[in-house]
Amino acid sequence: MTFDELSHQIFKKQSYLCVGLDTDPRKLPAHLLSEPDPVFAFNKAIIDATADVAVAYKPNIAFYEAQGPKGWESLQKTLDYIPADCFTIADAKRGDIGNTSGLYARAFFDPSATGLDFDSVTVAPYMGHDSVTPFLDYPGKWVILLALTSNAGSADFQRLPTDPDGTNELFETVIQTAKTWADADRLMFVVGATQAEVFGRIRAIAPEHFLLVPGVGAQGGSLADVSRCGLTKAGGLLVNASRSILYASDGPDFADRARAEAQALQAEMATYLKAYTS
Ligand SMILES: O=C(O)c1cc(=O)[nH]c(=O)n1[C@@H]1O[C@H](COP(=O)(O)O)[C@@H](O)[C@H]1O
Repeated sequence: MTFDELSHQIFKKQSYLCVGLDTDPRKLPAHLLSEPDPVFAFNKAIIDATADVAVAYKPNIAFYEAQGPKGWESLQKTLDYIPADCFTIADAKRGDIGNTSGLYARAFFDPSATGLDFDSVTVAPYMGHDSVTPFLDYPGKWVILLALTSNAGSADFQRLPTDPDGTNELFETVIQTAKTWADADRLMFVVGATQAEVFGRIRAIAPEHFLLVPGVGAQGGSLADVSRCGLTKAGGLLVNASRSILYASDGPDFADRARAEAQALQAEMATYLKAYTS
């Protein structure tokens, strides 16, 4: 999906919601456990319940890898089920020396190799340009680079000063440098919703790039704050919620409750799109 197509979907659906498919087999509603593939049955119901109010889906690969081969099968079926008008993110947080990154890229971007054909993959910047550019060798595919993450440990390295007067921090250097590797039509940055106070600094460096923003819902980030400081004329945000949607209920009504959570976020997003982009 291109930058313009993603932007179009955001304004059409009045939503920049990304539903995180962090599907934990231990948390599935009991009535799904007799299904041949309970994880896929759950994801299918979640997608059916949210596809009109979400513009993106982000399966977190850890949840699938941790189940061995059957997890990869559930992932494949889930990806195939996601409607074509939704952007897809393999949240794998990859990155290694060039030839290895090339194989990570093939795993998520080359359907003739693995069957998987994601729009994008999350990548860690720590190993530098030659660990990231192999993902960009796939035309039309996106890199979503970790910049300032939502967790407490983000302060350990990402907030270290990178200049003598301490005004620039490592996450800012990451964004400044990575911008020279790809344009805003192939590169997004991850910025946690718990970091709303630095969105202004990020928008000063990357005024047009999309930001993937996890951390609303279970991690307590403010949708109001990130929207005020992060929205652009093209939308420019994908705000992810996983647990607060997926596990709103563990009963037979789980999909209805997931829809209610997603709809509430979308309704709020519609008001911010009106306020900050028109
Ligand atoms: O790259 C990510 O998606 C990510 C980056 C980050 O800084 N923080 C973060 O929580 N995430 C992911 O976003 C999702 C958040 O899930 P919930 O806290 O349940 O909404 C998980 O899949 C995390 O792995």
